[in-house]
Amino acid sequence: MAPFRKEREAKPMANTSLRVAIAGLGPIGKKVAEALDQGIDGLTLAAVSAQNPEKHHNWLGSLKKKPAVLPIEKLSDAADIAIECAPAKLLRSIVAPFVEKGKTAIVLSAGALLENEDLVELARKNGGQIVVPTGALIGLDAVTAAAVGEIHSVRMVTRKPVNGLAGAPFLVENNIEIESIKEPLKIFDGTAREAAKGFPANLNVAVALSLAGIGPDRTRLEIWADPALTRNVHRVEVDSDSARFSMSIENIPSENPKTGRITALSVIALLRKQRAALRVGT
Ligand SMILES: NC(=O)C1=CN([C@@H]2O[C@H](COP(=O)(O)OP(=O)(O)OC[C@H]3O[C@@H](n4cnc5c(N)ncnc54)[C@H](O)[C@@H]3O)[C@@H](O)[C@H]2O)C=CC1
Ligand SMILES: O=C([O-])CC(=O)C(=O)O
Repeated sequence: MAPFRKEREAKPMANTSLRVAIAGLGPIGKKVAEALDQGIDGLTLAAVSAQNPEKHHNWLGSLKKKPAVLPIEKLSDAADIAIECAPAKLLRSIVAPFVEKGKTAIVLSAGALLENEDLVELARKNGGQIVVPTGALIGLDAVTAAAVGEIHSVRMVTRKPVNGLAGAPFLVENNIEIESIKEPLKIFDGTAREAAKGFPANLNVAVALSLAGIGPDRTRLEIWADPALTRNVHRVEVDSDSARFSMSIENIPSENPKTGRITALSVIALLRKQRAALRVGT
């Protein structure tokens, strides 16, 4: 027998469709649901969860194939993969049922993972997986590669328009008023862990970066409110024993001013990789 033939025959592509559930129908959830409804190879949109399903009646009716509409706690009965795109406080209730059944949870509210670290152990024990996509950031492939060696430092500077930051707990607790600023104002200088607490709906990217690299206590972050900006701008600098690199991204906000449009596209790209014959990037 030819030496390579056996291996080729032994590894057919899986042909059962993976059922996907989406928890949260904000700008990210809806965009990803629409892409699944349009068709992604090997995946089907099986179920969605919304705080107020009635509000989404027309949108659900516009889909080619209407998914089941279920409360969060029922999603893991209906799907193999969950996509968490809900407020951070719901992370645990969405992720735990999936990973304890050995299934996959794709997490957008990455900041909330820091207060629910035991979910990673739960996934490990049961053969499940928690996946944090690159989301609104850039270059997590390079950061994870550098982390195989030794990373000396990771610094990130985020600049956002005022409405991308307004209402964050850190600003409220420290009486920092940004609504009437006329010049850029540095509002935070600390670690990714501290940012996750102070800006739970605004800086998931910093936590994703820290999990890819040297962790939430060594990843440094500055946050600026800039009244002249219309985009969410992130600049990252990494120094390691394999490479020094810097990268920046200027995100156009979605209907949610805190969330860059590219975030949903990052999830769609990740879903397309699930059954692709060619995968590019780590
Ligand atoms: N990792 C990353 O790069 C990024 C992460 N994010 C995070 O992703 C998450 C989703 O982002 P967006 O779509 O902009 O948020 P959003 O706040 O606009 O949407 C969340 C949706 O969840 C719904 N929801 C609330 N309670 C619910 C419940 N009990 N059951 C089902 N749905 C419920 C809300 O009604 C809302 O429609 C947020 O936590 C955001 O901070 C956002 C941008 C980048
Ligand atoms: O990290 C986040 O939650 C959102 C963010 O900065 C962006 O979309 O640019």
